[in-house]
Amino acid sequence: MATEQKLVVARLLSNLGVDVIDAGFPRSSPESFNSSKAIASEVGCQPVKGRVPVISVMARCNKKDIDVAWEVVRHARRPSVVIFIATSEIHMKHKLRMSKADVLNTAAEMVAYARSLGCQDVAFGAEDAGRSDKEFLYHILNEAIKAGASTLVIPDTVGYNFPSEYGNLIADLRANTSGAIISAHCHNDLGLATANTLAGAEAGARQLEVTINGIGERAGNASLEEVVMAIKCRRELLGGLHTGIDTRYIAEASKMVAEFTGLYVQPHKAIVRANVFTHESGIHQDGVLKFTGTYEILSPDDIGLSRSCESGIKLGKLSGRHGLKFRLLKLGYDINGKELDDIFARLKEIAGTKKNFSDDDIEALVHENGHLQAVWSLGDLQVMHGTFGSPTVTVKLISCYGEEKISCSVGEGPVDAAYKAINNIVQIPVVIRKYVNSAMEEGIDALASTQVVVSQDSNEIVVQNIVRTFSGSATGKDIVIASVQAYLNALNKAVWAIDSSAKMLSA
Ligand SMILES: CC(=O)SCCNC(=O)CCNC(=O)[C@H](O)C(C)(C)COP(=O)(O)OP(=O)(O)OC[C@H]1O[C@@H](n2cnc3c(N)ncnc32)[C@H](O)[C@@H]1OP(=O)(O)O
Ligand SMILES: CC(C)C(=O)C(=O)O
Repeated sequence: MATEQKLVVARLLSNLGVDVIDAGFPRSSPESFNSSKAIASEVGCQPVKGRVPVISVMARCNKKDIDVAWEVVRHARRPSVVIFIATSEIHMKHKLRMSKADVLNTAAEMVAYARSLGCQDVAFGAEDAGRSDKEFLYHILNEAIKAGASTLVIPDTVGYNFPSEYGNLIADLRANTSGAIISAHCHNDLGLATANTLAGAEAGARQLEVTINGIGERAGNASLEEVVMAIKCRRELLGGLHTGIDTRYIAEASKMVAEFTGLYVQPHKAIVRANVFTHESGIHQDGVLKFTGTYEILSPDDIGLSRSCESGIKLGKLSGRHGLKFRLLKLGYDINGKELDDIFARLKEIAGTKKNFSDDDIEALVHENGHLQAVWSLGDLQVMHGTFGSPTVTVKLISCYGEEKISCSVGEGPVDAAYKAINNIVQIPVVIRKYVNSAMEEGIDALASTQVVVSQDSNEIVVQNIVRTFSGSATGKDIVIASVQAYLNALNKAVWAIDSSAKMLSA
């Protein structure tokens, strides 16, 4: 993220009510220096609902890192520095190339050094604690406390621990240290970051280090939204623990971080994406329609999210009649019995190849089924086109009163010619706003799916003071016939809407 973006996110984190904002690693780059400083001096000095978050920055166990970190963060009202060093055999031997004794002494010395600069809130992080020898951990953590650390960061740096293992680690550290808050910091390499963080909380960690959307090195860190909502949802399992997070900002934070970082989250990401509140399977739809609690443990309002489709009922190949009937009712169609069965059968037929059923698609199903009597239906169609002359189409339309009308037109192409011929007969002043033709399968015999949206020339057709456009869709092997059917579906809706509004006006 750029500096300005980090500031915007930090402001939002403050609104969310997070206790500590990890603003960066000031020594890592001039950008990190500047952004951490800006966050410390702005967000770290501005109370939100009466409280200012702690602004924390990171430093390795060397004086230069700590000097730079303190220079940056001291501008905040509640400054903190996290000083870390690795404590596992593998890191000490291969990465730091330091003995245990050197690591221990350096850690204590550097924590004391940070305190000597005036930093009252020093956290000590035992990098790779999840793979460290416990006795060594007790030793180094107690030395860090003696040197002035008030928080102990316990990272499962490589996401190696199982929840029970990490929970036991935190419980053991609590039993063998005193005078400091234990902070859980879990990575997601095995997909266990959230579970481990919660196990840490259950075992006594009282600071939980998380990121929005779970972003972070490699497979990421534990995600704020998952940890916070799990605690909110299952407080009783955690002895009544709670966070100060105002969860209504969660969806906004998730979206913002995804956009700023370019790290977009999958539609079924827990908590924050709309699929979590969308039901496509018939049995589930039936359940939530009877009582949302059957398949939802959270409400989208809890995190400031709106559902992606009408009341979360998405129609597809797994949907059932209850879901279909619900969507039809929302559109004003009270359809039951055989008629509902017929539309349902057609839905299942099409749903094999079609993924999303919009309101327009559902209306098209209703029209196809003849629920609203089509004013015009296609009698015959003859198309002539090739390399010679203009494409010419003749159509025969049959009105709902049985009247037959034939018209012929040339056009830019066969679909254009067919539409002009239809216009000669139907004669309502529409323009085509959208025409989409797509193959629903691969191959020469693929089904063509056409969608047409029409409206009045400059202003949309206004029916009962509602500005409306009309959409029609149709599917078939022949592109021209599918296009004609889709156009007629749209025109029929427009004619039907104008007629019924005229009837209402005259009444
Ligand atoms: C543990 C975590 O996950 S913290 C998050 C990770 N964050 C970062 O790495 C911040 C971004 N990092 C950077 O910008 C750079 O790595 C810098 C500026 C910090 C350091 O860059 P360089 O000086 O070029 O060193 P480089 O990154 O290549 O190597 C790291 C050095 O720090 C040492 N080191 C690593 N951790 C620590 C520590 N906690 N305390 C002291 N020294 C450490 C390494 O042993 C290595 O030292 P060496 O050069 O003597 O072999
Ligand atoms: C140093 C700590 C906090 C860390 O980021 C890690 O080990 O993952």
